[in-house]
Amino acid sequence: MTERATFFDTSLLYLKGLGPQRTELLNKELNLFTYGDLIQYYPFRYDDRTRYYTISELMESMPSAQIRGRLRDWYMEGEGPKKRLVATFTDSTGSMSLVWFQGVTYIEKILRRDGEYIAYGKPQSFNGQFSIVHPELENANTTSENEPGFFPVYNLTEKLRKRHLDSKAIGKVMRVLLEQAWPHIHETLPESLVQQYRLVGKREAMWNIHLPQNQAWLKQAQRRLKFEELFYNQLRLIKNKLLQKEEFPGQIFRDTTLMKHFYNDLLPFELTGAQQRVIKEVYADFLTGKQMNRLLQGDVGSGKTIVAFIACLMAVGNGAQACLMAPTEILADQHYNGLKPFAEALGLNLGILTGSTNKKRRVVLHDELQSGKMHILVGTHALLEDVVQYKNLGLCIIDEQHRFGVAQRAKLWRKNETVPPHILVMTATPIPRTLAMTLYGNLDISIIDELPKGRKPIKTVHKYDKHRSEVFGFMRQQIELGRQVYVVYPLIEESETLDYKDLMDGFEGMQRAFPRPKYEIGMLHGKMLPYEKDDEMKRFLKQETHIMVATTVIEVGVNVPNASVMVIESAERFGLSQLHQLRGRVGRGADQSYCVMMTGYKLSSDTRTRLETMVRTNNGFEIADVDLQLRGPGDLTGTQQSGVMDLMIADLAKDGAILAVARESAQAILSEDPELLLPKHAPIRTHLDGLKQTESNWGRIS
Ligand SMILES: Nc1ncnc2c1ncn2[C@@H]1O[C@H](COP(=O)(O)OP(=O)(O)OP(=O)(O)O)[C@@H](O)[C@H]1O
Repeated sequence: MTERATFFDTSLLYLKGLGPQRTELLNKELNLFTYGDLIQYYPFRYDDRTRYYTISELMESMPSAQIRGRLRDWYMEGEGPKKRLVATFTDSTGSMSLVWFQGVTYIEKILRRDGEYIAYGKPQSFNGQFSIVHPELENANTTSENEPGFFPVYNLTEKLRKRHLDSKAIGKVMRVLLEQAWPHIHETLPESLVQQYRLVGKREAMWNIHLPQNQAWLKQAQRRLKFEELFYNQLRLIKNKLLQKEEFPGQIFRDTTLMKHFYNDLLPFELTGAQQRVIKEVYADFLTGKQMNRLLQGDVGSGKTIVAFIACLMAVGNGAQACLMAPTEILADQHYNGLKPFAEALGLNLGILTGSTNKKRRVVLHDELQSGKMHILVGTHALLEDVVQYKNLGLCIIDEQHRFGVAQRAKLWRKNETVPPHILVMTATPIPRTLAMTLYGNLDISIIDELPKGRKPIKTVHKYDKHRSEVFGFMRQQIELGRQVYVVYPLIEESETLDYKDLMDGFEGMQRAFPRPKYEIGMLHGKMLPYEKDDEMKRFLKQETHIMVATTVIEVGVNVPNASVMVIESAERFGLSQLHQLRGRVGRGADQSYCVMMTGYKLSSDTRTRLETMVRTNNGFEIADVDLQLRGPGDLTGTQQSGVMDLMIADLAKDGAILAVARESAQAILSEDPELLLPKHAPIRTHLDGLKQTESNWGRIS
C-alpha cells in the first residue's frame, strides 16, 4: 500500500481533537472509521451567518436570517403538549416573536430580560408579524463564539450532539483533517475537463465543501464535486454497456417484408412520428449483429403496444420467435385480444400463457414453442418457467419492467441457447430523462413523446367529498352520452380489510346512486379469480357495464377507449405517478375525457402539490419530475439497491444539467479512448482503479 492509501485509511483515532470515545461514537452513529470516511462526510446544508438582518428587512422567502436584538418579554401559551413559550424580540426597526415548543421550562429559566441576543432561524410570517420557531439564540456579547461566517451543518444524531459533537465541533475537527490531508489530495479529473468546464481543483473543492467562506466558493466546490461524481458514475455505466455489447452477439433481422405487409395493408391508423422513429431505432439495432438492450419509454396511451408488435414482426419475419411479457393477467389478456386479429390476418400463430392456462393447453403450447410452430407468445411471469423452451427466441419484450427483478430478466436471457434474445423493455412510468440515464445507463433509451392524432387533453379537477352529488350528476351526463366511467378506490396492503370495506361501501353507494336496470355496474379487484376479472373486463369492453368500480388493478395498461371519466376516490392516498397512470386509463379515444380526484378536507402540502400538478398538466415527464422532487429518486423505481444510486453529493432531482454534461464528457472520452490508455486519461484510470479497490468515492489512492 502506498503513502496516500495509508493516509486516507488512517483510523479516526489518530485525528487530533477526537480521542477514543468520540471516535467510537462516530463509528457507531455515522459509520465513519477513517480519515477518508470523514472527509467525505459532506455537510447537508450551510448557515449563512455572514450578515445581520434587521427585523424590517425580513422576508418569508429567506431560508434563514440572523438578527441582533433584545429580548423584551415572554409568556407561556397553551396546555400540555401544545404548551409553548413566546418571546418578544426587538431591534431599532421593529419587533418579532421567538417561539419554542420543546424544553420550554429550561429555556424560560435561562432567558435574560432586556438581554442582547443574536437570533438565527427561518423567518415565518403570520398576519404581518414575523416569528422564528426554535431559533438558535446566542448571547450577543460573547463575541468569540459569534464570529460572523458561513457555517457547515452536518447531519448528526442526538447522541453525538449530547456528547458535544455538534456541527461546530465537527467543523473544527474537519479543519484539522483538511490541513493534514492537503498534500495527499490529488486531482482526480483530467486537466482537459477541469479547463473545459472551469472546475475548481480537487483540493480547493474539498476545502470549500466543508469550510467555505462565502456562497460563491461553496457553489464552485459543489459544482466540481457533483460533476466528478456524476462523471464517474456515467463513465462506469457506459463502460459496462460497451462491455456488454461486445460480449453478447445478437441475431440480425434484415428482412422487412412481413413488417411492411402489416404496415401497408393492415395497420388501421397512421403511426405517429415518435412511433416511427422508435421503430427505426429498433430496426437499426437488429442490423448490428449485437444484442439489443433498449428501454422504450412512452407516456400513458402513447401507443407502445403496436411498436412492440411491429418489433415482433421483424423477428418473426426473419425466422425467429418473439415473446411479450406483461405484469398482470389482465394486461396479458388485453395484449393477446388486441393483437389476435392482426396475427390471424398475417397467418401467424399467437399464443398466450399465464398462471391460469390449463395443463392440457400448456403441453400443446410447449410443443409448439419448441417446434417453432408458435411465432409470438404473450404472457405473464409464467413465461419464465424453465419448461418454457423455444426453438429460436429472437426477441423478448418486457412490459413495465419495474415489476420484474433482475434475476427474472436474466432468466429470459438464457432462453436461447446460442445467441441471447434481443431485449426491449417498455415502461409507461415516465422516468425523468436524467434519472433514466443514471438508472438505465446500460440500456439504450427510446422515447415516444407524442400522442396519436386527435387525442384531447384530459380535463382534470379536484373535488371535495361533499360535492359528491355534483360528481354523480356529471357521471350520469356522460353515461347518457354513451361513455363509460371508472371509479377507483385505493388499496394499500397494510390495511387490506379496511380498503376492501371502502371498496364494497363504495360499490353499494354507487348501486344506490346508479340503480338497475338503467345502469350496470361492474367491479374489479385483486381478490377475484383470474377468469372473473377477465369476464368483468370483457363486459366493460363490450359496453355491457357503464361503471367499473375498481382498485388499482386497473392501474397499468388497461385500454378501453370508450371510457371517458376516471373518478379517483381518496385521491390523497395515491402517489403522483400512480394518479397519472390511473388518469391514463381515459383519454384513449377521440372523446373529451375527464379525471375527477375526490378528497376529504384535510390535506398536507405535499398532497396539495400532487393534486395541483395533476390539474395543471397531462405531461407524464413533467409529472415525473415533480414526483422526483417530492419523493426522491429511490422511491420512484425501487432500484435504490442497485448501487447506481449511491450518490453522496449530486442530487438527481436537481442536477440534471450537470448530469447531462458529465455524461457527454464520459461518452466523448470513451469513444476516443475506450481503454483509457492515453496518458492524458491517466487520472481517470487511476481513479477508477481506486474506486474498484475501495468502492468509495474517494478513489485512487496511488
Ligand atoms: N398512431 C396511432 N394512431 C391512433 N391510435 C393509436 C396509435 N397508436 C396506438 N393507438 C391506439 O391508442 C391506444 C393506446 O395504445 P397502447 O395501448 O399501445 O398505449 P400504451 O402506450 O401501451 O399506453 P399504456 O402504457 O397507458 O397502456 C390503443 O387503442 C391503440 O390502438
